[in-house]
Amino acid sequence: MINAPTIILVGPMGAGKTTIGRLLSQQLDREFFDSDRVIEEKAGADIPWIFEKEGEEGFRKRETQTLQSMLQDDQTPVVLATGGGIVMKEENRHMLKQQSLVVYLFASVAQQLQRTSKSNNRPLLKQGNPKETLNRLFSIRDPLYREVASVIVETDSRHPKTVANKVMDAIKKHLAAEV
Ligand SMILES: Nc1ncnc2c1ncn2[C@@H]1O[C@H](COP(=O)(O)OP(=O)(O)O)[C@@H](O)[C@H]1O
Ligand SMILES: O=C(O)C1=C[C@@H](OP(=O)(O)O)[C@@H](O)[C@H](O)C1
Ligand SMILES: [Mg+2]
Repeated sequence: MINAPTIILVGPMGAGKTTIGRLLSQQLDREFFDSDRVIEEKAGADIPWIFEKEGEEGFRKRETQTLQSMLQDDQTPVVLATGGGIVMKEENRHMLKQQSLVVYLFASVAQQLQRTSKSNNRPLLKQGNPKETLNRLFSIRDPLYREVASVIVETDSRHPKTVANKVMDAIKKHLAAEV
């Protein structure tokens, strides 16, 4: 067991935020939330529908509202997987840095591409060439993930359980260094 605040996973599409977040929550006996799923439940619609009807801007508004509600002071610590674009808005980055332990799940573009190749619910990958999109997003977002991250964990060619164990080790090391 570890005495840590809400653990938030950030990183690109296909890094494993949703998958690893669920494993971590089981290991830590904490509730797991995925901001994309919370958004969809609240909207009563899936992400492609939100992008189509409200545009990316509408989705980002919902994303910030969801982050705000998940990080309210009185929340018991949970595990929260975010969507890949959570770091785009400065107000989101400010919230992430304020009160939580942020884990950047790093994945190469090649690995992102491989893991999202069968995906149908990522609208940004339906616009143009997915590899070009992921490369463009990586160059914009990698520095932003690093800006908010408490720890960075490599995910390429690692089994999900191995990644979860590496995340736990990195969190323990980070907390020990803070003492
Ligand atoms: N470490 C891993 N090794 C192999 N497949 C993975 C790994 N992490 C995630 N995946 C797979 O990649 C896809 C995307 O994972 P997901 O958790 O949805 O990523 P994200 O939430 O970061 O977009 C899923 O099919 C998932 O099963
Ligand atoms: O990178 C992004 O901008 C997005 C990533 C998605 O989440 P995952 O990172 O879990 O795929 C989802 O929030 C939406 O499609 C936008
Ligand atoms: Mg996800």
